[in-house]
Amino acid sequence: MVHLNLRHSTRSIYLGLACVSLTLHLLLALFCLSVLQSACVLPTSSSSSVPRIDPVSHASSSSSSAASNKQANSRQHGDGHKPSVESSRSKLEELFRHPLYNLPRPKLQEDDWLLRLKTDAEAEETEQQSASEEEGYDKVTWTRDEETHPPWLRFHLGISRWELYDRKDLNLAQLTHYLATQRILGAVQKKGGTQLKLLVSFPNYGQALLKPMRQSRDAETDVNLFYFSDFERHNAEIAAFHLDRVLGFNRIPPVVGRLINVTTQIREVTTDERLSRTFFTSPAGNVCFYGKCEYYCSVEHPVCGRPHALEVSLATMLPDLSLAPRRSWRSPWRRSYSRTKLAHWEKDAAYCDTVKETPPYNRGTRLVDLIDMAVLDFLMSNMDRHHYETFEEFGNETFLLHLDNGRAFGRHSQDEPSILAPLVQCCRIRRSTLLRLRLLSRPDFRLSDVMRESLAQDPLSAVAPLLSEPHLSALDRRLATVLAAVQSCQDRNEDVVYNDLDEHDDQQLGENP
Ligand SMILES: Nc1ncnc2c1ncn2[C@@H]1O[C@H](COP(=O)(O)OP(=O)(O)OP(=O)(O)O)[C@@H](O)[C@H]1O
Ligand SMILES: [Mn+2]
Repeated sequence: MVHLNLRHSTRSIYLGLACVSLTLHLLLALFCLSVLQSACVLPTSSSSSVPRIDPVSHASSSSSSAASNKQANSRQHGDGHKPSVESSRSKLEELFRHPLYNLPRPKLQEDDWLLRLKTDAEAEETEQQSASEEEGYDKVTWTRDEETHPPWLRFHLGISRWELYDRKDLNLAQLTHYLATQRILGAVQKKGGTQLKLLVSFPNYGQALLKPMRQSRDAETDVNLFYFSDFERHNAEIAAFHLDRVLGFNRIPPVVGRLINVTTQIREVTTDERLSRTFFTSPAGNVCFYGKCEYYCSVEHPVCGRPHALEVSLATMLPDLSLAPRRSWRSPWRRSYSRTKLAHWEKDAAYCDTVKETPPYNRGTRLVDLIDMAVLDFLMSNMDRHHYETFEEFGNETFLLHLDNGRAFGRHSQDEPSILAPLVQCCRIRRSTLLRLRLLSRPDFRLSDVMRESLAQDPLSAVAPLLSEPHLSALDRRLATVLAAVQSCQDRNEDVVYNDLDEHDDQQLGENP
């Protein structure tokens, strides 16, 4: 009996051991699988210097961008939850596939391009003049063949009367990659404007406007600071470019983030004496500088590396003013820039009636263009749009450049209704804009989700998300406000929607009539 019992218990021990070993093997297999998977995926995202602003139509790259987007989604939602199948699908790619983002473009005539290539005869003439080589710069071997052009030149040659770039142009990804990785040959202070910014140069003659990180990503602008005293933010410049693209405007020059070395990539390469003189080592041992400008260029407001590493935004430079002059327009809804005075539009509810009759707002699309800009600015809470620019070449029939967005995304806990004044006072909006805004308010294309995904393509998102979650949710909240403002206009007025899409019916655009 004892013997039998003993045999019985030995068998149970064996059985137990077998179970334990099976479980351990299963766990080991699961662990191996997850390690293998991350080993396959991680390098894609950690090659962080490669920005992926892949146009969705590019079949070969879209799969890799989908992979990185998925990863970005799970990384940024990194609060312990596993992303659901739903949220791991690329909403951004779906958005850009939507008919509203693929409207047939008017056929461009020769005078709808900002620049044109010289004829062979003209080119020969200048070739002799530009034969001299500058130190550090590549030898110029560009011909009329597009293949030979550097990305920044292709960007310049792609500027048209109606937009700064074509979102589907494969050159965009190359351009941002170029800005994020090319050797920095020189850096000088850029004149114009009030805060410190640098003009950096690359070996094949490309240039970018650099704005440095000055405060932590999550810092909210002090409520007691006037908007005109606010610091500029490098991540605002980056996020504004993404937001403008997500809205389908394409009116901001491509901006990319980059982690640079203040010492080797600014201090050692600058030929700018005035800038050079402002470098110092802080008590914490970080390399800092402050430059010379009207605001915040003092030893009390230094830009500092850690000890050398500094986050910056790099905006593609527009063609030189000598090639493509621009006109600067004072915004009719400009703020007073005084601590006590109100601007005209703040005191007169019928202000828009006057603007509507004043050239150039009395013709064409200028007024609805301005309202597009107000929508963009309200979403990112940019109060600093005192001026806007257009290319002189195109006269009044052209898009508005949305330059200088450094003061956007300052506060997420508060909205600024006055930025929407042009929309609220004029009760007018482009139909294509309205339909896109409605699309972005739907859960399957939610603005905060597509923005999170779009920003994850920027190299600096590897350091930290470019917009914190509160800033992303503020976008959804503000979008609802814009749509409510349009609705309230429609309740009171007939002629709210400016139909820029008349040949398309609602169904084609995925709209429920
Ligand atoms: N990508 C660009 N390419 C070429 N020129 C640019 C670009 N971005 C800005 N600029 C020019 O540089 C000027 C100064 O830039 P920006 O407005 O960003 O600086 P700022 O210090 O913020 O100016 P402000 O204090 O007037 O707001 C602009 O008025 C514009 O004409
Ligand atoms: Mn500014």
